[in-house]
Amino acid sequence: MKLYVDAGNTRLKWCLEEAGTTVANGAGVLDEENPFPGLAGYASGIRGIAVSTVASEEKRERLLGYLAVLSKVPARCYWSEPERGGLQNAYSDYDRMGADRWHGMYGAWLDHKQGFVVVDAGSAVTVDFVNQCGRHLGGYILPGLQMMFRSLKTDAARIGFDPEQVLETGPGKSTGECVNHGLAWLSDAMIARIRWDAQAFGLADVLVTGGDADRLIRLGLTGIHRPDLVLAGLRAIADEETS
Ligand SMILES: Nc1ncnc2c1ncn2[C@@H]1O[C@H](COP(=O)(O)OP(=O)(O)OP(=O)(O)O)[C@@H](O)[C@H]1O
Ligand SMILES: CC(C)(CO)[C@@H](O)C(=O)NCCC(=O)O
Ligand SMILES: [K+]
Repeated sequence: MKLYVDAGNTRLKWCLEEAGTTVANGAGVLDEENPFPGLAGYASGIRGIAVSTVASEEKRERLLGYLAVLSKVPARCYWSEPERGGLQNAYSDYDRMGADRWHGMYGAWLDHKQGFVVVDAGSAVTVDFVNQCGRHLGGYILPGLQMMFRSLKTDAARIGFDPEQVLETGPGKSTGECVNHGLAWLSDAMIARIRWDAQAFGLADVLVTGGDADRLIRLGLTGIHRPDLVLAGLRAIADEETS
């Protein structure tokens, strides 16, 4: 079995595969005592470990330390690349791009050769455009929902509210409504821009992933929900490298 890990800034997602079939999968938090609940029982069967991470070096080392205790098999980290299988990175400083973006785009490229937009709504939100030639046209990095709630709470003294995930976008009549509706309104505007840009670039498929994917879809983003997109890209790349 091979273990694939997508470690973001908030949570990590993993899946265990055997001959193209998912044996088990799960999610966890790196700072917790057991970041991989449900995995330990499979440890002795692990024959390879591939990691995609955007967490700090300190967190990456903690992750590798945890995996080293779990299994004797060394973990290999996979990073952003200039090109793979016809997909071309728009960054000239390609190694500055978050591994999750590259792996997400590659996961999408595998079965959307007609071009696509990837929206990854995680701790941060990223939007990336890839055309039918496999050319990454570039993208955007925005603060994620929790990050925006947190910055309003901590950086403004008199904004007191309970963060709520609402779909209402009308003008608020209390601090709570102004903040919660405000962030839904902002996401709504982002969704309209994604639709507009996708059309301008001639891209029909919008693939949505990340912890807040559902929220964006409920707010009206028309797209294909692919919770496993980063893991799918990582899996394909790791398998190509080791076969
Ligand atoms: N069980 C959960 N735990 C934490 N966040 C969650 C959960 N379910 C949904 N979310 C939402 O998911 C977002 C985090 O997304 P995700 O889990 O994709 O993060 P991540 O992969 O760590 O992020 P990134 O890759 O951007 O660092 C948060 O903003 C939060 O609103
Ligand atoms: C933007 C995030 C945080 C999204 O997870 C990640 O992809 C990252 O840390 N990227 C590095 C900067 C870049 O992609 O240009
Ligand atoms: K992510």
